[in-house]
Amino acid sequence: MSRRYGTTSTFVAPPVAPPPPPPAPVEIEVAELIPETAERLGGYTDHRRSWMDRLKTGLSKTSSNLSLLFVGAKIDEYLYEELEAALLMSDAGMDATQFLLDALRLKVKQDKLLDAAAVKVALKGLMIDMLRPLEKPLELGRHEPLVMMISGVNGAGKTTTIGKLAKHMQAHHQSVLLAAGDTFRAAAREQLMVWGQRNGIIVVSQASGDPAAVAFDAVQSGKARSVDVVMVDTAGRLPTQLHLMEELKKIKRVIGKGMDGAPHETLLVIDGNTGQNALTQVKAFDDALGLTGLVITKLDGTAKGGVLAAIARARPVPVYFIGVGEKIEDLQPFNATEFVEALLG
Ligand SMILES: Nc1nc2c(ncn2[C@@H]2O[C@H](COP(=O)(O)OP(=O)(O)OP(=O)(O)O)[C@@H](O)[C@H]2O)c(=O)[nH]1
Repeated sequence: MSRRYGTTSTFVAPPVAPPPPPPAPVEIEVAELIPETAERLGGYTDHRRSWMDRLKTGLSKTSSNLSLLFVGAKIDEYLYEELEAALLMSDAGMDATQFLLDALRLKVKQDKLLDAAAVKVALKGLMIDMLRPLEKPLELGRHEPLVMMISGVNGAGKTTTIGKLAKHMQAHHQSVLLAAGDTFRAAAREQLMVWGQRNGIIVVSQASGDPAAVAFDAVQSGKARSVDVVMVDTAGRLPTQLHLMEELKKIKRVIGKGMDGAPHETLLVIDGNTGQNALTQVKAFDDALGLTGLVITKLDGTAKGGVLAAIARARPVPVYFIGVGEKIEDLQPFNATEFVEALLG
């Protein structure tokens, strides 16, 4: 039976059985893939409320420019100019900015809005409408296993995102197998393996590395072991490195040889700090791979959170998850209303 992963109702995990005893200590000393937190161990009580708090805090660099505009403002040309500047500074891009301003002017006129607070509410509504097409829950249980391929530029947060997703999925009673397809960086492979050992997650890896072979093995192993989800990590690469983009296409093709119709999800992880460049990445990876979803990380460190509006206008690939920090609970399904609420308050 298929389960929607990402809706408020299903994301709140039911109480889970205590985790199995930790495996024997390992020799290699590597950084934790994701930090453990007392909050995680304490369960998901008040989950959405605490997520809203973290989202607001995380987006504060983007939101401060936008929300302060409306404080005691008059509705005049100056307000529209300031709003235009703030949206452009948030990396919403020319097209989305112009679209929002035109729609807002029209609404202010039609609804005869007279005070700044009402204009802010109108802007919120327009932004939610703009971002809602990006909202899509990740559906688990559609295939056995559900095979997900994860790509992105170097340092975007792929490996840590895979770790966080794996933990969330375990909390939803999904068994997970990971493919350490970042054969370029030995440390990335080791990090994933040690982390897998600690968390009772099988990691398929090869010392000498053809990433397509690792992905193929992982799919075979996932099928043989009847796991629910296989996630294939890949090495970071720039869209301009054409040979590496070809390698990515090959990995995808080979996964398809391992299982008909796989990968069922082809995700791009984007660092929110990259702003407008994120749009270039989405277009390039989408053209190469046919993306089914995005994960946008590090929105906490940036004033460029408006890039989601640019993506919504130019290449609306669904945003499955957004990240506002390094902890497991800092990565959550994207919800347009929550996002705009956190942005405009
Ligand atoms: N502040 C913040 N840091 C994050 C977030 N997501 C990931 N990071 C950090 O970003 C850094 C890079 O993450 P990785 O997962 O190693 O990135 P990667 O894409 O696998 O990197 P490569 O293997 O070099 O391509 C790590 O220090 C993560 O903890 C986030 O949402 N917020």
